[in-house]
Amino acid sequence: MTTILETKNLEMKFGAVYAAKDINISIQAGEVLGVIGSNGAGKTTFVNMVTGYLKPTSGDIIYRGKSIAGRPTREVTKLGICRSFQIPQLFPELPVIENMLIALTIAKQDRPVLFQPAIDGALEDEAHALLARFNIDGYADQEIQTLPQGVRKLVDIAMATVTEPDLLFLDEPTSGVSADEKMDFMRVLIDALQTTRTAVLFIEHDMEIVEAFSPRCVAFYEGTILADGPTAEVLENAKVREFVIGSEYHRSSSDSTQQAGAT
Ligand SMILES: Nc1ncnc2c1ncn2[C@@H]1O[C@H](COP(=O)(O)OP(=O)(O)OP(=O)(O)O)[C@@H](O)[C@H]1O
Repeated sequence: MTTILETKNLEMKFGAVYAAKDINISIQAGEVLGVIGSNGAGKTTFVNMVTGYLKPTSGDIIYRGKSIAGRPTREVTKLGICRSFQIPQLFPELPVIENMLIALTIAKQDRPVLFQPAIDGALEDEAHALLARFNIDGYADQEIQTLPQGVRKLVDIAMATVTEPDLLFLDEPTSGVSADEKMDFMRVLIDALQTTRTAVLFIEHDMEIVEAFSPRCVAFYEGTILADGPTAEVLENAKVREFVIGSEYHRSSSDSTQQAGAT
């Protein structure tokens, strides 16, 4: 296994409040990692520090052997770390393909300049190939504002991968996606990222999604890490059950074991 990112005693203080304290996390190439924690636990602060939106008050962030703590987002993105937000960052009145072309055009410029419509056939092929990877090329000519939320989110995440990142942070990818669509949405998303061996860390409040898609899970509580390990173990951890997910939550795999035992 290759460690691509490692944080060392990472800390973020706002006045007297520790939003993050003693955060030591390592991420392996191609890994899928779920992050859980109640509101205000420090999850977004952690992602903001690694992606250059916040400068840590102390500690270090090592990416592929080099410190990136406090580097600006643009630089961090160029190095191979990207993110997408809870609310898709798209041009709603433009078709999907034009959104992708904008993202690809910007990614290929050293210095971003005002967008000029791309008429480059190779770039269009690249945009279609990316959409196909996320199973959404059929929507290429539709305006973003006409799409179901799950498809919009896939477009947004596909756009976040135009620079071919090694590591992608997703903030609540399934929020706003209907309960019926969530599992299929995540399957498409994770499969697409695995084809390029992109490591993904996703923040998620839906424990069934965490259980189904992330072999490893990190639980945050009050700015610190409460547990980090195989998801099944973390979701059974007494402190995680008390402070993060609630004792009434039953893992679906443990439910099926119980049901199997009862029959
Ligand atoms: N810019 C800021 N200024 C002051 N305090 C902040 C700032 N950003 C975050 N905090 C505080 O830091 C703590 C951690 O917040 P953070 O947003 O990282 O939590 P979170 O786990 O992402 O929560 P949520 O699930 O609600 O997004 C909270 O107490 C929050 O109020």
